[in-house]
Amino acid sequence: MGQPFQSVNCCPCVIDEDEKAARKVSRKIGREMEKEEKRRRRVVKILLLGTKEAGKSTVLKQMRIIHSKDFEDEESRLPFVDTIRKNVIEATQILLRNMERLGMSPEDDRNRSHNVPVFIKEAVLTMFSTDPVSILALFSSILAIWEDQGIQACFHRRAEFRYDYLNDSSQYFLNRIAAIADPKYVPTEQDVLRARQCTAGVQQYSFDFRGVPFRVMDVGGLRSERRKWIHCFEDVTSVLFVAALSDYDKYLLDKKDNRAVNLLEESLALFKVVISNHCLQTAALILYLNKTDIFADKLMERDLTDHFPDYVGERGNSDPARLFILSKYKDIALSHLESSPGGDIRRALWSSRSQRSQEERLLYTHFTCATDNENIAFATAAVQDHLMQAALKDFHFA
Ligand SMILES: Nc1nc2c(ncn2[C@@H]2O[C@H](COP(=O)(O)OP(=O)(O)OP(=O)(O)O)[C@@H](O)[C@H]2O)c(=O)[nH]1
Ligand SMILES: [Mg+2]
Repeated sequence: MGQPFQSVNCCPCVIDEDEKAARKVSRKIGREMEKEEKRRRRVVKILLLGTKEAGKSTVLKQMRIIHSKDFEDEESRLPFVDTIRKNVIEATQILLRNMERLGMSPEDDRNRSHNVPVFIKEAVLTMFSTDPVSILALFSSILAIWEDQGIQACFHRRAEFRYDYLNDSSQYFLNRIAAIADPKYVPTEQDVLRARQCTAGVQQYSFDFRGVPFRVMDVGGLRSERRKWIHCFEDVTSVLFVAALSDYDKYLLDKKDNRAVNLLEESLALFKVVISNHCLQTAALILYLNKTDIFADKLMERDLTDHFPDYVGERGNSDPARLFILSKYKDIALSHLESSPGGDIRRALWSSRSQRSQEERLLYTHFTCATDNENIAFATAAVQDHLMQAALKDFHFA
């Protein structure tokens, strides 16, 4: 008897409670959405751009080390084992190809036998990755080749390896063959930073710095990868352009007109395209002139003047040489400001955004060595600071 009566009396009350709860949830969702929208608008989105092998992904790895302590535990470094072993095999294959091309040969009779170079030249890591015994056999042949005086002589002529260059980490890994061949090999943090894998598509990494969310996007610098860049340009607050100083004596073959293109010239041309892009006119511009370590070593043996005859600074001295290269990027940035409509937008925006000097506001530059933690930690902190200053003055933050 009491049951229906109770339910009739209870019903409006239940609806009321349900409605209240629904309104509460909806208000909460609204607040969350508002918060998310605010956060989305506040995100400092950094786009890493530059030609292939300039060091973009290495800079990203450093950011992950600084902000998330990534690669601290062994587990997170193990996925790099295959990449590093592949780097060693490919470096040896490049050495053998160039040795042949330069008319050189190994000195040790065992390495001169036809079988050894062919065994290495045809090696593909996937053939070996599951079998530690055959990996050891392959790597002991590679070690014997690397220690051969003939190969060492060829390595010292690496500047002549036109278009078929060794990766910048090759020597580092070839000097660690014994450790890398060990079935229990676990890469060190430095090994991870040196590992070379070209980026395909877009890699993203997010972190918070002093309460401000940052999102970093890393793209591939290969010519064929660059057409994908446009998809990342929306909402970009800053472009971090990475250029390898040490590219001044390297060339790529432009297959369209069978022409040798200097890699530093290629980077300068790309920089011009990037800063002229209309989607990026309000973005902060940061330039990392990277690979200062390789650049300094290289200059001792190979003159900048041989590739850039307009360089008149002291030979072998990396200080005036890197300032000369920096001036080439600055000239492009300044001529863009003076001559293009996009330049007006950039000048107007950045003249009020930061306390820094006029020049730094337009193009914020650093000389970097991306494999050096301290150097990158310093540059990254300065860049974040620079972007925070700009962002706080920006109306999104008001
Ligand atoms: N010695 C030295 N090696 C560097 C430096 N920066 C990067 N490298 C090495 O150069 C190689 C290429 O670096 P990545 O970071 O993969 O280059 P990237 O710009 O991401 O190249 P893509 O993905 O092809 O566009 C890696 O083996 C790095 O370890 C540097 O400052 N000094
Ligand atoms: Mg990359």
